[in-house]
Amino acid sequence: MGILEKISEIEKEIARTQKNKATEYHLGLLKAKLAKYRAQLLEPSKSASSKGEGFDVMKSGDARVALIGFPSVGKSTFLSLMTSTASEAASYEFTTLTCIPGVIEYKGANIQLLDLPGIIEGAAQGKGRGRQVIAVARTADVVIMMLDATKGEVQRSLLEKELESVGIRLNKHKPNIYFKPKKGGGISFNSTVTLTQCSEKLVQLILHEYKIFNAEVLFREDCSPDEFIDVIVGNRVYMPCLYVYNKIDQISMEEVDRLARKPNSVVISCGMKLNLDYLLEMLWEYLALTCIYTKKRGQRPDFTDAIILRKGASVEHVCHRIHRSLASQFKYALVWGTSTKYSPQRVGLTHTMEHEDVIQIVKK
Ligand SMILES: Nc1nc2c(ncn2[C@@H]2O[C@H](COP(=O)(O)OP(=O)(O)OP(=O)(O)O)[C@@H](O)[C@H]2O)c(=O)[nH]1
Ligand SMILES: [K+]
Ligand SMILES: [Mg+2]
Repeated sequence: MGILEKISEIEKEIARTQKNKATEYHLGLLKAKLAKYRAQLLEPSKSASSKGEGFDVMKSGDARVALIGFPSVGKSTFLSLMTSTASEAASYEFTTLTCIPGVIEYKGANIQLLDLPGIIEGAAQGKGRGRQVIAVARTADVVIMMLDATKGEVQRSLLEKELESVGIRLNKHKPNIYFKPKKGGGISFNSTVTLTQCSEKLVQLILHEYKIFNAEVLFREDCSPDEFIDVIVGNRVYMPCLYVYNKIDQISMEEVDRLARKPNSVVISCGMKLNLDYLLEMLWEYLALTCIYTKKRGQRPDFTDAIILRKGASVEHVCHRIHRSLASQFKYALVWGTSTKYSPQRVGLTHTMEHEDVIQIVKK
């Protein structure tokens, strides 16, 4: 039996197995097997696609956003609207055949937006340019999944499945499980919370399926067997995803309203330029970037040139951006903005900066 057949056999078995306490172990085992075969499926061709005509586009700017979607949902139209790059748009499918980068300038940040070929069901197994498209998606900070508002929900779940199958986890955080393979000592299992989806026995079964007989496992969260498998396999990408429903000029107000209320979703019309500003705001939020302005002593802050950092960045990160050796000469900093109680406030290297703070660094 080929791997594809094995996979479909297991998927069928999972589908026809009722989910209850008695089948818990069986299902967990099936899922572990499934993940293993999928990984095998990816390995050989992964190297082939990186050798071939990949979409090696240079990372540039402060963040990268990939446009993923079925053909003709309006990805290229969107890129041409939001950036100064023109990407050919047409009413036939697979107009775009390669990766086309553009830049969105927003709040002082340069956000690289990547237009990509449309992908279809089976993309992860190499249909069309699917594999290359998905490889690019993995490198992004945020994925925009563009959907045609006139088409059903099936496109969304198909694409989610494609991305899932190559280890991309959308709008999920990394499972809070400590896992460390060991040389000996068997499997030590602990949890700090009550587990409702996994048990010590199931965890052992799954580990044995991966030929792991010695390891330390600590659940700090009530994770599912799938999440545990993700931790063992590793190499997963946890990525924010915005679902963007385009072409709302073609549907009823009721339908627009229904789509707009879905989680992580934004409705737009590229054709009529509707709601694009809101989409940018949401994108900015999902990117979670922080802009910091610097100020020299006795001078006004320089609002023309922001330092763009990830959310949660500290004063030390700011120092590194200004000059490599600045942190070692650092005495203290004065910060104005929402991260401090008073403005200015004297802070140290570990202080966490917030968006649009102003900082003045005082050297030793
Ligand atoms: N009615 C309507 N049509 C749109 C809208 N946005 C894009 N289109 C049309 O949809 C068609 C496909 O647009 P593209 O931008 O080529 O779509 P794409 O997703 O890049 O397609 P591929 O590159 O083939 O995957 C074109 O005819 C666009 O004019 C919209 O908001 N409303
Ligand atoms: K098209
Ligand atoms: Mg296109």
